[in-house]
Amino acid sequence: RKPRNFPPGPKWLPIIGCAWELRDLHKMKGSLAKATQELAVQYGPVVGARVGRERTVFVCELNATKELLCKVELNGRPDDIFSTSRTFGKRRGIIFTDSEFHQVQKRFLQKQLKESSFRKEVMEATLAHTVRVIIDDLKKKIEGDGVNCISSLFPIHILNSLFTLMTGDTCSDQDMEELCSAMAEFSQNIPLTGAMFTHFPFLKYICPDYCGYNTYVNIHKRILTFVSKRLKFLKQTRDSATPCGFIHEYIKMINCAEGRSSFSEDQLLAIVLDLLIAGYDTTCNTLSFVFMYLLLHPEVQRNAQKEMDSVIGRGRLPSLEDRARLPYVESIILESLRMFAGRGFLIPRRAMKDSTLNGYFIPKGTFIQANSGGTLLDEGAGWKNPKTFDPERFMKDGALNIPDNFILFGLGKRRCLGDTLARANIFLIVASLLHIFHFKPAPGSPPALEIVESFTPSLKPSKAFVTLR
Ligand code: HEM
Repeated sequence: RKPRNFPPGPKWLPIIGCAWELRDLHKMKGSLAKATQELAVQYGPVVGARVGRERTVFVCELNATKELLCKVELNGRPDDIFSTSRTFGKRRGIIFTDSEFHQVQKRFLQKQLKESSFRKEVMEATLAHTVRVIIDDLKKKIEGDGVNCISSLFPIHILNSLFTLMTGDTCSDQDMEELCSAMAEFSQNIPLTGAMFTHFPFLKYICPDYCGYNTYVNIHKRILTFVSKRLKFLKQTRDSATPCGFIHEYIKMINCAEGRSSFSEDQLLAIVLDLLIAGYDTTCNTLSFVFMYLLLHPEVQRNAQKEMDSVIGRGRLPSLEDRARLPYVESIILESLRMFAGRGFLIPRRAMKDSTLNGYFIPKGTFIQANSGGTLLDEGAGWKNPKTFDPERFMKDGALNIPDNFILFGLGKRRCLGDTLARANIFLIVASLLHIFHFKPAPGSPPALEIVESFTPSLKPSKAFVTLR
């Protein structure tokens, strides 16, 4: 039964709740993000629904999203088949755990990453190397007719640098291709908002292929097996004098009395899985959005190149030190991030206690999905012409100006822990490629922004004609 003062929304039918109506709206609108925005127009910014047996609330507005992100009792993650079947039948990792366990693990990880992989010189050296590899690769690729698929330029290189930064390990090209193919399969097949078997768990016994259960479990198994093999190799070949990301420190915790209660080998594997999942898809898709918008807006590309020519000249590649002096390049990245992230959802939440949101009652256990369109692509959140790509919105008097309402990496205890890395990586790749190459629409393939629902929003593959400047 619908609890009193639960947020308004579509009618609940026995057993399925609103699943049917949501499915139809999803099909009609082309994405769950658009479907829930449509519901918000009808019922208000906080929509109450039931999908299968789960009470679900969709949040589609800035202030309600801020309230959600900052309320500790709404900080939980779903505790269901979606969060357990990926990691050994238990909730493990960072993304899908909560409470004290999550806090201890996240605090440890953040401290260790800060002291190893996220140290300025370590991050800068790894990212600069990645940029050089991408440039060499692209130079080779344009030797023929110059036409290249934009979204295929980055995945293996992003994954390689992420893997090296997180584990201190380097893999052969062949190994990295194996991991990359598993990650690509993950991105295309796993929706962040849950699959059919999440809402109707019994389907895993009746039609495990059709309901997405087998794919979900098998892709996670592939990635975890890969990570497990690499960690075994690292343990055998590295001594403690040669640091490898945060992993040595984590293994020390597993073996000491203090860490025994929550540090374990399974948890270490799940953390690496989470860092790869969270970092790979977001970074690759943002880069695809950046270059798609640059194809659609050649004047923006020219302005960025002009800024770099005048600030750093043509004699060297941009570095992270140049970031502060290249506000226009930064504004292109922020605007593309807004356009990318605004098309999807935050990671699902669960109410850990009875609570309230936007004045409505949210019972313990309710599943909460925040539609980022409400914070990043909505006039109500202060964005003028929100669907128009306009980097200048982040500029004021020739300097970068980031509005307070730009909540890109979340807030509070569940805030993203890879924001510094993500922004540095994207900046260095975009600035360096624009400094060396021109990107134009490929003859006969006009650029079109066609968004595909995947783990995070992605674009339909599109071609660019790339030449050296
Ligand atoms: C374009 C790049 C990225 C964007 C837009 C982004 C955005 C976000 C957001 C909005 C959240 C918070 C979700 C919530 O409130 O529930 C989050 C969480 C997280 N992010 Fe990122 N992220 C990016 C890149 C990265 C990278 C590169 C890493 C790691 C290498 C990373 C690791 C994580 C992790 C582990 C969490 C879960 C935190 C938790 O549950 O406590 N992210 N990210």
